[in-house]
Amino acid sequence: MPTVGVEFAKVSYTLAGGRVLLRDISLQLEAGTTTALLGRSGSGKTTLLRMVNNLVTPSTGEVLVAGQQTRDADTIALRRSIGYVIQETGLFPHMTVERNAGMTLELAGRSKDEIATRVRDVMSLVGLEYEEFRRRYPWQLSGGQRQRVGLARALATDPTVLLMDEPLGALDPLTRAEMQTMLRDLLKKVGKTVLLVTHDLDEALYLARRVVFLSEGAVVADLAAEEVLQSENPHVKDYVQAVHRTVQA
Ligand SMILES: Nc1ncnc2c1ncn2[C@@H]1O[C@H](COP(=O)(O)OP(=O)(O)OP(=O)(O)O)[C@@H](O)[C@H]1O
Repeated sequence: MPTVGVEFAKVSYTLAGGRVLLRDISLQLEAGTTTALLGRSGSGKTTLLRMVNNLVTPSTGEVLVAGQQTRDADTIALRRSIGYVIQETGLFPHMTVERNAGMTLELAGRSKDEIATRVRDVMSLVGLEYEEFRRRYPWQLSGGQRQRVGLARALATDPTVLLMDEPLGALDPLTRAEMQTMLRDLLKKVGKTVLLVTHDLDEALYLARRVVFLSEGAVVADLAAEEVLQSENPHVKDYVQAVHRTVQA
């Protein structure tokens, strides 16, 4: 039996006013593999992802990370075991690349030497040359480079889980393709349990082993990546056709 890295067990989420954002979601994410979450805007992808690091608490059901219920977990320790990458990067503008990338280690009280060594390693992992970039500020970087720093920061504590919410959403197609290549190699190397929210079907198929489609807060398809393009599931077909339609004269 493969090890389960993250589990959603009958998870629902209802807002105070009664609006249901997630309905009875059960998924087991195999440790060391990448799962992509797809679905139209507002389908609940980000809400589901944020349950993993306790930014959102399920109304019913449980989320388990490495077999531990997140509800009872020490949130700080839990978040240290989970890397989190978002489209806006969340880098501190007044801090250098080195400090940004090492922030989680600094918060964990690691020594300066230890932080410098680790930051050098994770920067190299994401394709940033340490001496060239370490003293720069976020505004002195391109969007792709900023995203690399965000990824380096997420990897610095060597988390077992990596949450990525539209990490490449703000990048031009060429930079995005470069980043996808880098990410694919990196994910193969590091063996994390990854949950990736994306709107880009090709990106999902390139990076993920499994693709889960959400619609109105429910799972409507759960497929191996290689099954997606041939799927007869109407939700999946709609998505594939929307992406791959040809321009009619
Ligand atoms: N705390 C909240 N209070 C009110 N509405 C919320 C809250 N959190 C999320 N929503 C709403 O719930 C729905 C699902 O949001 P969510 O961000 O999970 O969707 P998504 O699939 O990630 O969308 P996108 O692809 O646009 O990022 C949206 O309609 C959003 O406005």
